[in-house]
Amino acid sequence: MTRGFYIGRFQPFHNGHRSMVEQIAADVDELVLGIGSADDSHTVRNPFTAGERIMMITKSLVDYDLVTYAVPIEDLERNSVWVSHVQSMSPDFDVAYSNNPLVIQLFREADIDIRQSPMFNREVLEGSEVRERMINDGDWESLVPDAVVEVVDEIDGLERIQMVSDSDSNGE
Ligand SMILES: Nc1ncnc2c1ncn2[C@@H]1O[C@H](COP(=O)(O)OP(=O)(O)OP(=O)(O)O)[C@@H](O)[C@H]1O
Ligand SMILES: NC(=O)c1ccc[n+]([C@@H]2O[C@H](COP(=O)(O)O)[C@@H](O)[C@H]2O)c1
Repeated sequence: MTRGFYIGRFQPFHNGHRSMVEQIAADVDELVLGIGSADDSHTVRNPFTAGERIMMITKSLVDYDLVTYAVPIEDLERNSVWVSHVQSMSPDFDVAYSNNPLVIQLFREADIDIRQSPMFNREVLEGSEVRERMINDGDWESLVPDAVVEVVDEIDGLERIQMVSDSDSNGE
């Protein structure tokens, strides 16, 4: 039995993340999705809470033939102990997945098997592009799983991100 660990902020969970999960699913029996920056929300970069991101991920992956666990991981001031912090919060895992250079470096230094994946349609499948479209009433729905559209609707997420974006541009 192999268990993987995939870390990201998932603000929001989009079709690039979903493609990465599909690719990882070929390698592992179970997958932990680490919800990074779990302590942050209500900002333009991190509009959604850890709980809201758990809903997005759980509902998006419900039909997959893969056991998944979504685990919130708060940020720490000290990069040097971050991997131990991750391990203390997550079910044990055999292999980690990320395309983030700092994350890759930290896992490598801890002698943990860390794998990257190709970027899928990165011109548009990027969290910042999805958030930009949410703020400007663009077509963000086509970039995320249907379940994410439903969660954003349930939590009035568009109103939230537009409000925090306005506060940001007013220097509040
Ligand atoms: N289109 C994609 N294809 C493959 N991997 C992706 C894609 N988008 C993001 N990832 C990877 O998923 C992980 C989590 O990404 P993250 O939650 O930061 O999303 P992001 O799209 O990079 O968002 P942001 O623009 O908010 O930084 C990272 O390792 C990132 O490189
Ligand atoms: N010192 C730390 O707290 C630390 C170090 C490396 C990565 N992280 C987190 O891991 C996550 C990585 O995800 P992204 O690839 O989406 O950036 C982010 O939430 C980032 O803040 C935290």
